[in-house]
Order: sequence, then structure tokens, then C-alpha cells
Amino acid sequence: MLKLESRRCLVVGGGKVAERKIASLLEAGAMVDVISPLITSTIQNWVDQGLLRYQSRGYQEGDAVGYFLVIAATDLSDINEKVVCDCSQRNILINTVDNPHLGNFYVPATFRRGDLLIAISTGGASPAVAKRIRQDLEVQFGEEYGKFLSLMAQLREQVLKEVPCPVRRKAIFDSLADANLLELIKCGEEKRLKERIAQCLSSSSD
Ligand SMILES: C[C@@]1(CC(=O)O)C2=NC(=C\c3[nH]c(c(CCC(=O)O)c3CC(=O)O)Cc3[nH]c(c(CC(=O)O)c3CCC(=O)O)/C=C3\N/C(=C\2)[C@@H](CCC(=O)O)[C@]3(C)CC(=O)O)/[C@H]1CCC(=O)O
Ligand SMILES: NC(=O)c1ccc[n+]([C@@H]2O[C@H](COP(=O)([O-])OP(=O)(O)OC[C@H]3O[C@@H](n4cnc5c(N)ncnc54)[C@H](O)[C@@H]3O)[C@@H](O)[C@H]2O)c1
Repeated sequence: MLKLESRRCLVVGGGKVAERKIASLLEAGAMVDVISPLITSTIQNWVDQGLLRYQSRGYQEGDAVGYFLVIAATDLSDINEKVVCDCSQRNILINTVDNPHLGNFYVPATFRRGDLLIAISTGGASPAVAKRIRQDLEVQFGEEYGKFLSLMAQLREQVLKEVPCPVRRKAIFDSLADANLLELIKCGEEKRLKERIAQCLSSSSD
């Protein structure tokens, strides 16, 4: 759940795995640099579009200095270890794609529904299982969650402003979360949705 907007991130390596990690970083709004002798055609497209900076060469000691987050994604374990060593000494966030336990974080399988972000990690035990669970949860958590969350965010702002007592606020938030609003959104029952929300907001003042 890192906020990566405008953070400088480095990906070492330019193969298939690096491509997937770069895609996530770009989606999160990071400023991405890539160092790798070779890159995939998709990464080359991103370079051509000016979405990232690319240096066509091998990793050199010290390249990681100054970055917020680094991903060691080469197919050579000794190079990945060198990157980890540079980062660990400087408390830089470092992920290694070939040896889960060398770095200081794992990349989870994720998907988004508006403000809702669901991340699944097996801590390196089985990436394939993380992927499978993501696919199962994607079916369970449909697009209605995006609308539900933006409604809840709006109501939360209103309640934080209008209800000074934290105990009553908590009661309202709990009743809103329990009110089956999601089902009403899913069925497009706008009128009943408004009524149900009004009930939740007023029941707290009893
Ligand atoms: C979740 C996801 C996120 C992402 O990368 O975006 C991710 N791997 C994904 C897919 C995937 N990766 C692999 C397969 C083939 C099947 C299999 O091996 O299971 C598949 C499935 C596929 O591609 O179908 C192979 C693999 N992965 C790692 C190794 C090295 C090793 O274990 O030693 C090897 C063996 C390489 C080899 O065989 O040599 C290591 C890592 N992979 C992680 C994340 C981290 C742990 C996450 C966790 O455990 O929760 C960790 C530790 C490091 C890291 O990368 O952060 C993404 C799913 C995206 C999605 O679809 O949602
Ligand atoms: N974490 C994961 O999800 C996952 C999934 C599959 C595989 N893997 C592991 O990831 C590794 C990379 O997989 P891939 O399919 O991307 O490999 P790949 O062969 O497609 O890419 C390797 C990249 O590393 C670059 N490289 C080589 N030497 C370098 C150096 N000195 N400095 C910088 N870059 C250098 C190459 O130019 C190439 O772009 C594999 O060894 C595999 O063990 C991880």
C-alpha cells in the first residue's frame, strides 16, 4: 500500500518479470528508471513514449543510491545480490524476483475496485496460489465495490463533520457497513439506498 506518486524507483533488468513490475510501478505513478543491457519490446515502447528513463548497460555498484525503491529483476542471482547489498546498507526498499527472502518486501498479487485495493501474499511460498486467490476474489468483489467505497467515503466525510461524538460516529459507520448497501447498489435500487442511508444516519441519534 505504498504511495509511490513521484517517487524515484529503479528496476534492474528488462525481461518479462521486470516488465510486470514496471507496469505496476507506472500504474502507481512512480518515476521509473531502468538499467539493463536488453529490454523487451513493451518496455521499449514505454521508453519511446517517455514514460520511463532507460540506460542500456549492466548494473554497476552504487547505481541504487538515491532511490526510494528498487527491484532486482535480472536473471543473474549474483547481480541481484549485489543490488540487494547496495540497498540494504542504505535502508532502501528492495525486492528481488529470484530469491524471495533476500529483499525486504514481497510484491503481492493485487486488484482494485475504486478505492478498494485487495492484495494477496503468500510471502514467497507460492506465487501461483496468490494469483489463483486473486482470480477467485475478483469474481467475489465486483465493480459495485468501487461505487460503494466512494459513497462510504462521502458519508464518512459528512459524519466526521456533523457528529462530534466518536462513539456515535462509530455506531453510524458500523450500521452503514452492515446495512447491505452493496446489494442495493448492485440492483440499482437508488430510492431504497437513500432511505437505508437516512435510517443509518438517524438511528445513531437515538
Ligand atoms: C504475485 C505476483 C506479483 C507480481 O509479480 O506482480 C508475484 N509473482 C507472480 C506470478 C508468478 N511468479 C511465478 C509464477 C510461476 C508459478 C510459480 O512459480 O508459482 C507466477 C504465476 C504466473 O506467472 O502464472 C514464478 C516465481 N515467482 C517468484 C519466484 C522466485 C522464487 O520463488 O524463488 C518464481 C519462480 C521462478 C522460477 O521458476 O525460476 C517470486 C516472487 N513472486 C512474487 C510475486 C513474490 C511472492 C508473492 C507471493 O508469494 O505472494 C516473489 C517472492 C518476489 C516478487 O517478485 O516480489 C505475480 C502474480 C500476479 C497475478 O497474476 O496476480
Ligand atoms: N518474481 C516473479 O514473479 C518471477 C516470475 C518468473 C521468474 N522469476 C525469476 O526472475 C528472473 C528474471 O526472469 P525474466 O523472465 O524476466 O528473465 P529474462 O531473461 O527475460 O530477463 C533478464 C533481464 O536481465 C537483464 N540483465 C542481465 N544482466 C544484467 C545486468 N548485469 N544488469 C542489469 N540487467 C541485466 C537482461 O538484459 C534481461 O533484460 C528469473 O531468473 C526467474 O528466476 C521471477
